[in-house]
Amino acid sequence: MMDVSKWKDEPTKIAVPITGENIAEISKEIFSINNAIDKIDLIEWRIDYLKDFSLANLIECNRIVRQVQLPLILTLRSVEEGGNAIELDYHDLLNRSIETLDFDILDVEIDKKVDGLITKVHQNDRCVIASHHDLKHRLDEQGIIEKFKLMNDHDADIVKVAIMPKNEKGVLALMQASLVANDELDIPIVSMSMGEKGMISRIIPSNFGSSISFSSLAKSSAPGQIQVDELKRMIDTLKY
Ligand SMILES: O=C1C[C@@](O)(C(=O)O)C[C@@H](O)[C@@H]1O
Repeated sequence: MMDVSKWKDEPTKIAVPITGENIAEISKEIFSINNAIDKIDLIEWRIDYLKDFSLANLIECNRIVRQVQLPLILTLRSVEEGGNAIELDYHDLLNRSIETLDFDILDVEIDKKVDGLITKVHQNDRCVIASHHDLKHRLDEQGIIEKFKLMNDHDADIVKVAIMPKNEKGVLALMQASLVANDELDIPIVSMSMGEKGMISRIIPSNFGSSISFSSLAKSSAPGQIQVDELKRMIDTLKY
């Protein structure tokens, strides 16, 4: 199992999502990622973008994704939290993924009763990012801190909260909550405020809260992601 706890004390890591719908699209993305690999620390394979969830297709796509020599986060983002997988059984697909796919970290949505999945990921020597996406901006600063703590209590190795802010105060609340949670918890936290208003939250150094910033290369996986060259430059400038 990777030791992700040390990420807390390291500069913010840049993650690039893979959002291809099929083998051809994924192969193109892998080519682009490998060409920019010096600027990227992690990749996230968003399997909810796939059109074919057969085992054969998953395994072949996984083989191509693994041609990038970087830690891999596997994510099935549900529609409720901003993803695409509509007619899928979340638990069934993630259980099958743990059994058959090769990845380092699994994203699990904490609101989906994921204790069984978390245990299984750990039994298989992989790490867990527990996540919550507040698309309606319901959480205030205290609510965000409590969400981080709840995910920590459920034995996650990394905890992530994203909000879609209604206003600038919401962006600051997310950043303040991240700072508090980062101080109070022993594990790395990841946070972002989505959309244009929230872009500022994607360029803060890790000691201000977030250990990972999701960036875009070809296609973004969420609104407000900053292009990888630009983000790398900004994070390097702010690093201290
Ligand atoms: O959870 C996240 C964060 C994200 O939603 C973002 O806003 O950058 C992008 C997703 O791909 C990832 O799974």
